[in-house]
Amino acid sequence: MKDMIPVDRKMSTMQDSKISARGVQVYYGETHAIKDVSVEIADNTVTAFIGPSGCGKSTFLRCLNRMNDTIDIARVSGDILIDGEDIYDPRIDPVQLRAKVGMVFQKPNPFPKSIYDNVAYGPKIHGLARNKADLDVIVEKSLRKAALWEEAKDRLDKPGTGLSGGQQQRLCIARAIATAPEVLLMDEPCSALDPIATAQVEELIDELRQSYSVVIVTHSMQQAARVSQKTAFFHLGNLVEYDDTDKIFTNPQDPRTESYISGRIG
Ligand SMILES: Nc1ncnc2c1ncn2[C@@H]1O[C@H](COP(=O)(O)OP(=O)(O)OP(=O)(O)O)[C@@H](O)[C@H]1O
Repeated sequence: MKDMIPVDRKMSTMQDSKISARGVQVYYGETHAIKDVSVEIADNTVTAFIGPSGCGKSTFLRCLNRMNDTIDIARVSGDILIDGEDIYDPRIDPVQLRAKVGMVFQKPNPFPKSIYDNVAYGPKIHGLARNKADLDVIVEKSLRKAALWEEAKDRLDKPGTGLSGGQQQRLCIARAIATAPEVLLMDEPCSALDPIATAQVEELIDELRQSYSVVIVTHSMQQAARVSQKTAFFHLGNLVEYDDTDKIFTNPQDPRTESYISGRIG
């Protein structure tokens, strides 16, 4: 069937962006944290957000699954479309949206439940499993995708909080992918991990790209260079430059990007 798609259609499908942000502004009270940001984020790609502390990386990331809705003083305007659908449309249920746009945080934050229940919780509340057998399949698949199955399969009924930091972060990744998301947002997912656990999570991020659009905030330029294909450099709430990661790190066009990657600002 694939071969019957005309070549020009294939091209346009490949170039289509998963997330399209246009003229996004975010204010926290009087603080203008994101200033007129427009960006197209591709599917099956890891996109890194980099920039000095306070430049708005996390704020913009949180716009992509409406996590800023949970902050009283935050006001978001502009358009954000995922697969062409406006995620700020009043008819969109933010809880459903967050199942489709999963998030992994800086500090591993497993629920105080068993490893099994951490992963099964999302599919249960979103009605993705008809019975226990379905749920078992989802839990195993998610833990396998998160490269945690071998380490966890004999202790599924043990608390998630009893795992090591790196294992806990992979459990949080398994929990995020258990609801069959299409986009995975990661806010400095390795900052609390040691170098070995960091390497494991980075390897995993590269694999996750096969199935998802992954957006990662990182303070580490080395990490951005290792894991991402696209990089967005933010500065003082502006998206200064967005390009192929190789280009950002070897031939940036804006002097601010150049200063940041050479360590002169930040
Ligand atoms: N909940 C909040 N309430 C008020 N102001 C906030 C809030 N979160 C962020 N800000 C402000 O918005 C701006 C952008 O912050 P944000 O955390 O998005 O930056 P960042 O680039 O992710 O920083 P870091 O790298 O230090 O995590 C900063 O001026 C920050 O003080």
